[in-house]
Amino acid sequence: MSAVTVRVPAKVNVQLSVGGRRPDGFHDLATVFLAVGLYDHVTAAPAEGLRITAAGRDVDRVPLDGTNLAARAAVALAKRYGVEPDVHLHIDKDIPVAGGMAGGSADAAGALVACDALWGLGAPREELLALCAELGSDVPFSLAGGAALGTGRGEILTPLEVGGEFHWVFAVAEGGLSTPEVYRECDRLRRADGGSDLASDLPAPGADAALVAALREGSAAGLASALSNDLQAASVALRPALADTLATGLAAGALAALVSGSGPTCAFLAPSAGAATTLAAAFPAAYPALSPAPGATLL
Ligand SMILES: C[C@@](CO)(OP(=O)(O)O)[C@H](O)COP(=O)(O)OP(=O)(O)OC[C@H]1O[C@@H](n2ccc(N)nc2=O)[C@H](O)[C@@H]1O
Ligand SMILES: Nc1ncnc2c1ncn2[C@@H]1O[C@H](COP(=O)(O)OP(=O)(O)O)[C@@H](O)[C@H]1O
Repeated sequence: MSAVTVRVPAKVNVQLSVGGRRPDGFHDLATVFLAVGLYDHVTAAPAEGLRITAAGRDVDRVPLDGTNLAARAAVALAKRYGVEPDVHLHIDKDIPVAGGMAGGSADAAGALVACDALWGLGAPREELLALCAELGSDVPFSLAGGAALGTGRGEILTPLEVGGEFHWVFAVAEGGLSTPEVYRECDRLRRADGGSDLASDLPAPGADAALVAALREGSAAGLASALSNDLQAASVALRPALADTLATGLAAGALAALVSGSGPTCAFLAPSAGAATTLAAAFPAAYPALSPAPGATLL
């Protein structure tokens, strides 16, 4: 079999409601994932043993050993089907690393689909989704794409209808933020406010009906007024410059601004393609992207 390439999208959480910390260390979530047209490409080619290479944006911050999420995905799939993980995985990165846009998760989902095809396994989608959930909370959505409500720790997906296209601009920061550190800062801020950070004390979060309706109607104005991210205060506390980035985008014509996931990438919803181009020009490194985007796709 010759090499196969899979294209995988980044995501933005248009709702990220964080409940309490569970005994397993994860937080209960109600999050609305939206896949955006900013892609990594994962190519799987025949090889003896497992080899990882990478090129593109932030490539010096992508691990090329067994800790790479794409490598972990290939090993997990091989183990599940009792085959050798013989593959050369090449990752072409466009999704910012540690940027809150699920780049590593995208590469894991891409590697699963690519290795499944290369090795001729014919794994059912349900099996791939179960492997995704073992690899990380965001990985099932990277496989699925489109728009979905994520519950549990984010891995339980309910697809959502999207009635139109949304124009986004993503302002990429220098350097990443660690997801566990941002969750820890969120917990610390809750305790500092005199509250609890434990799942046993906090109600389970739920989907925002107004936001789900705005997505269904394809209403950018409705979506703009409903965007929310419970991790944003923690990301801004760890990286105060993000407050200026958010203000810059609003002054440059964004309908709304929020930190993408755990950050530090900032997401701006634009009223049109032209406005997105103007907005992107307000930042040293910013990229327009459309949503929704399809999930992991074999090219
Ligand atoms: C914050 C979010 C929002 O979509 O995305 P990013 O900003 O990282 O892209 C996700 O919850 C990130 O999901 P993902 O990056 O897959 O995290 P995982 O590998 O499952 O977990 C990494 C660590 O993040 C924390 N974590 C993750 C998910 C969750 N529901 N609660 C948590 O507390 C835990 O400390 C966990 O050990
Ligand atoms: N294929 C990969 N691409 C990017 N980062 C990876 C990958 N595999 C492992 N990592 C590690 O995961 C960390 C989080 O990366 P990423 O998934 O891009 O960010 P986020 O969790 O903010 O969406 C990185 O700092 C890096 O060390």
